[in-house]
Amino acid sequence: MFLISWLVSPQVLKLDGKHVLITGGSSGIGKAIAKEAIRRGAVVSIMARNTMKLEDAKVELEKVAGNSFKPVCFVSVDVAGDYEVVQKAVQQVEEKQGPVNMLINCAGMGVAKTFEDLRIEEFKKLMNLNYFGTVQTTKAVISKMKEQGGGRIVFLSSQAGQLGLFGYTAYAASKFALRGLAESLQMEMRPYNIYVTVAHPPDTETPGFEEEERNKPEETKLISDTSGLFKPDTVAKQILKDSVNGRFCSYIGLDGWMLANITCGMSPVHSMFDAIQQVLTVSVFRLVSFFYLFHFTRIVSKCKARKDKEQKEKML
Ligand SMILES: NC(=O)C1=CN([C@@H]2O[C@H](COP(=O)(O)OP(=O)(O)OC[C@H]3O[C@@H](n4cnc5c(N)ncnc54)[C@H](OP(=O)(O)O)[C@@H]3O)[C@@H](O)[C@H]2O)C=CC1
Ligand SMILES: CCCCCCCCCCCCCCCC(=O)[C@@H](N)CO
Repeated sequence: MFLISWLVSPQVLKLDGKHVLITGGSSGIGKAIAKEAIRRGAVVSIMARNTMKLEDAKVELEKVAGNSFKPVCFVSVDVAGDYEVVQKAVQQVEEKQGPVNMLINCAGMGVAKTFEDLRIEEFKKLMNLNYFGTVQTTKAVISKMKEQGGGRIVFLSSQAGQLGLFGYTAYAASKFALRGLAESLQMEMRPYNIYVTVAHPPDTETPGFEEEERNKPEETKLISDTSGLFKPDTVAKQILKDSVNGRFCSYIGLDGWMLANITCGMSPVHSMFDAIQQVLTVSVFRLVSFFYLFHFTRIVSKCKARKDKEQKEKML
């Protein structure tokens, strides 16, 4: 029975009238989450750098609400920039829309290149945006959230934050970092009724993904194809649902489900059902993973053989 008290089963957070702040809310997954939050009656604020994109998103989002019109507030800010500026941006939206009840850290980017092709600046840029950008915005909202008696925080990781793969040396590291942050922060925040969710989406059809695809290594494309390409709306709905339910891990699809179980580690458990499922599936999925790893190794060696052949032909 005492085991039950370890389970994380918070009350479902009703979004109606709540203030949801979304970084990266002007595009892709962030914008889709903003729409879904508005449909659920939330008051939404968005943050990103480009003012024009923010203005366009505001117009688009305000149409979603229909008759129950709620103004969408936006601030242009670089979440990876100066911490004081991020703090001021948060203050600005809180003055207009009230304290943040839910923070979704969506501002981020992916770069897929081999370790040798990646420049040191790119490693730093990804860590700065994907990891430190999340740390800064979260730090700027958390004290007020505590005072409010609770809330929700989402970190946008990736399936590449659960396993490392070809082309993602810089990206995967920045997404894995969020998991350590999330587990520690969750342990600190649980007594304050604040629940952290780490979302691990697969490839999702967004402007950011299109950009990333441009010079993505063939290997990365073929390996990522395994878990498919999802629509931002589907991903957004899942993330929001898991966050209001206070789930630690948010995933989508069959591969997502297997990855969530095999990488559960010592993360918080949401229900007895989840606990039993993890205990029973970890070893089975480890076995399954060998087939995936074999498949990935073959992709990499086939691509290398093809490149070697092309190289030889060029020499002739
Ligand atoms: N699409 C995919 O396949 C997947 C994406 N993810 C993750 O989901 C998140 C969202 O991705 P996606 O929707 O594809 O990305 P998009 O590129 O479509 O959108 C990114 C958003 O973040 C904002 N942003 C970028 N840099 C900064 C910054 N320094 N400060 C403030 N805002 C910033 C952008 O606006 P602006 O440029 O104007 O600042 C934009 O609003 C990322 O963290 C990504 O790693 C995870 C798994 C899969
Ligand atoms: C039991 C074992 C199950 C194993 C399943 C393995 C599936 C691997 C697929 C990895 C796909 C990674 C997509 C990253 C998307 C992303 O973050 C970027 N597009 C961001 O821009």
